[in-house]
Amino acid sequence: MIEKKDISLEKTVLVGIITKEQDDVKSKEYLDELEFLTYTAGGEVLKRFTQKMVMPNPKTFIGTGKMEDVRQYVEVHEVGTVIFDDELSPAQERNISKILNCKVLDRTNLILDIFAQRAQTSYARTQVELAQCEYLLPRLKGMWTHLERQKGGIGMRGPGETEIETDRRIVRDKISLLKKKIKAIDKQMAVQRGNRGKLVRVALVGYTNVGKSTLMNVISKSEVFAENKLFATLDTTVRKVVIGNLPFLMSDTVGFIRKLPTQLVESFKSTLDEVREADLLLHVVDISHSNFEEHIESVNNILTDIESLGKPTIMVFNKIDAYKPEPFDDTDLIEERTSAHFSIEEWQRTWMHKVGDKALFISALNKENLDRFRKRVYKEVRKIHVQRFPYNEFLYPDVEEI
Ligand SMILES: Nc1nc2c(ncn2[C@@H]2O[C@H](COP(=O)(O)OP(=O)(O)OP(=O)(O)O)[C@@H](O)[C@H]2O)c(=O)[nH]1
Ligand SMILES: [Mg+2]
Repeated sequence: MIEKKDISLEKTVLVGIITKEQDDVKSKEYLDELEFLTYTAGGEVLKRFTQKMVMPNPKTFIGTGKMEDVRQYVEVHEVGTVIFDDELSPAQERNISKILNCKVLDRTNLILDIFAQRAQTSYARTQVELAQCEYLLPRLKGMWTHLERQKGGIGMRGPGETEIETDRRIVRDKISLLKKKIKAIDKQMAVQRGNRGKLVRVALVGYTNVGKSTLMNVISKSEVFAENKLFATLDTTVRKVVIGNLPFLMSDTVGFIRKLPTQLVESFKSTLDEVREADLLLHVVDISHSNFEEHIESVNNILTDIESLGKPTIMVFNKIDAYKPEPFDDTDLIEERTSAHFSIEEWQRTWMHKVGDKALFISALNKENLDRFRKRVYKEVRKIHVQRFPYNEFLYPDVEEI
């Protein structure tokens, strides 16, 4: 029922705004990410449009003049899709589509589309479809009020309105059907999780594309799909890992992103159960990404949403091989030294200050510092394990001995 928007090889342009809270540097970073999302969805970005404004225009998001620039560009270059970095209201989307006469997507829509493309198992597909329906429903409602106003309201039940009412009912029925389906699979999965016994459970969490699956593969010698696109992983994979005789379970799951559509967080709640039920979180960070600190914040926000922020957590800074500080000229009297100029050692000190020994710096790709990683994880898992099984503490030596 939900049409999957195939934008493969489609020419696209991006639109973002610059505001007081979102300066031009931030705006550029967000558009870089939007471009990566577009590329992941199979699109090609020809141009970016940005506009400085106090607040978005309620009718068309950007101003009339800028919109005219976009329209002309779209016409001349035969652009198929225009993608906005922020969520558009149903009315904005409608108005803009009318002006631009091409497909109009927002960030939420694009992420939903990528999830739809990438969902492999029937479980992931069901969850994505639920998110799509939840996204669609208020938009149908928007169309309804729109028509209502056009017809003058009360007592004017035209055919359009009935049609949309029917559509809404279909979508609502679909939503309850999908929810039932998910509930059934959930039960099955809860049983599976129960069968795993009381082994300590460790979950890899983090922003998308930071290297969670790559790390999972080197630690558990499994072959989870990893690639340089966003949302390579949608389903959770669980593997038994043994370090120094101590067995535990490690799970790799869907990556997070800034402004992850709430519909997706909602419908992926069961996939995220693995995180919620974990004893220890390994929060993987791509330190080579210029925006990694904001990524940490986004991840922590989502962890808060799923009531998992307070869990024992080790920060794992990955991709140290690719980290390059911005060059700093100390003879330059004007340029101020900032964290962008930090060396890895400085980052290590900074994080040691923040979280003590709960920060690790590794390269999953080059297998750098993996020994230290194993020891640190062992120590933490052991701590939880001996609390749970006090009688076999003697089985597992203290960390120094492994
Ligand atoms: N340079 C470098 N690249 C890495 C490292 N670890 C992973 N990568 C690359 O980063 C990209 C993403 O890796 P994944 O393991 O798929 O990342 P993920 O966190 O599982 O991503 P999602 O499943 O999309 O959330 C791949 O191209 C990896 O080869 C590393 O230590 N250094
Ligand atoms: Mg992955």
